[in-house]
Amino acid sequence: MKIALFGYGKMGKMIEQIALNRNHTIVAKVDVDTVDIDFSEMDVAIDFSMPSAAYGNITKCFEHGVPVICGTTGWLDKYDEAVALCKAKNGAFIYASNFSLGVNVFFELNRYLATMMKNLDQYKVSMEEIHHTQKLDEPSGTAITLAEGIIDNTEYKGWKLEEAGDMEIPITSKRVGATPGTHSIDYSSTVDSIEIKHTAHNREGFALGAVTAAEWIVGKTGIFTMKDVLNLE
Ligand SMILES: NC(=O)C1=CN([C@@H]2O[C@H](COP(=O)(O)OP(=O)(O)OC[C@H]3O[C@@H](n4cnc5c(N)ncnc54)[C@H](O)[C@@H]3O)[C@@H](O)[C@H]2O)C=CC1
Ligand SMILES: O=C(O)C1=N[C@H](C(=O)O)C[C@H](O)C1
Repeated sequence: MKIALFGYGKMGKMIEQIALNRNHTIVAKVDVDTVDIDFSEMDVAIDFSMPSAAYGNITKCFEHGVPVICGTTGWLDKYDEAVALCKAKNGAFIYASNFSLGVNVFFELNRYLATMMKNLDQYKVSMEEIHHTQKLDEPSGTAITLAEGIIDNTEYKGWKLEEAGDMEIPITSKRVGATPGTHSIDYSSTVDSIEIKHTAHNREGFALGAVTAAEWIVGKTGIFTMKDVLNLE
């Protein structure tokens, strides 16, 4: 498969390694100063760039009929526009706030736990995410997906960084050293607490998930999620 990388930073480089190990070819490495992009050679594009760059990269790919896997977070105010363009161009698209298998299992666990806690008013939920100090967005895209999983299955109405209102989920974002990504959800009452936690040990899981999604999407048309790719029940 001929893969184009949009964003050749920490994730772009890790994805390149995994893709080469799986016998794919990298036909383009597009970064901030790239001027000419040849879309004709690409079977699929994988975007791990920056919040301010993702939408532009994605829409250029759709204009050229290139399927897109996007892991960049912090640009989702434009997600609906990207989806509309993809549909208009009969393209293919997967956005995931987190491509790792472990986090996608954790997303399901979070939803299930939320359904069990829904009527237990003595427990208050809170969330914490910890990432490296270079991260541009907060809260993390993964934390937002986790919050949405709770909101969909409980009476919580929204989320907020730090000080949250009564029916809002408080999210604490910490930036510590080179932390690849840790997310925990806590339900506390006056007598006990229940906590679930996912810890990424490195970036390999994110990169492998993105390459797996790229392998899966080629030849398909539509808007998909990692649940489709991983066949999670
Ligand atoms: N969904 C997931 O599983 C994961 C998502 N991420 C997200 O991926 C994004 C990238 O993460 P990292 O690689 O750690 O960041 P990074 O800062 O190491 O790399 C980003 C790269 O994008 C480049 N860039 C800037 N403008 C660009 C443009 N217009 N076109 C192409 N490239 C451009 C930068 O020069 C840099 O090389 C972030 O939004 C991060 O939150 C990171 C890890 C996992
Ligand atoms: O910026 C990162 O590094 C990560 N970003 C994603 C997010 O915002 O959730 C995924 C992962 O946690 C690493």
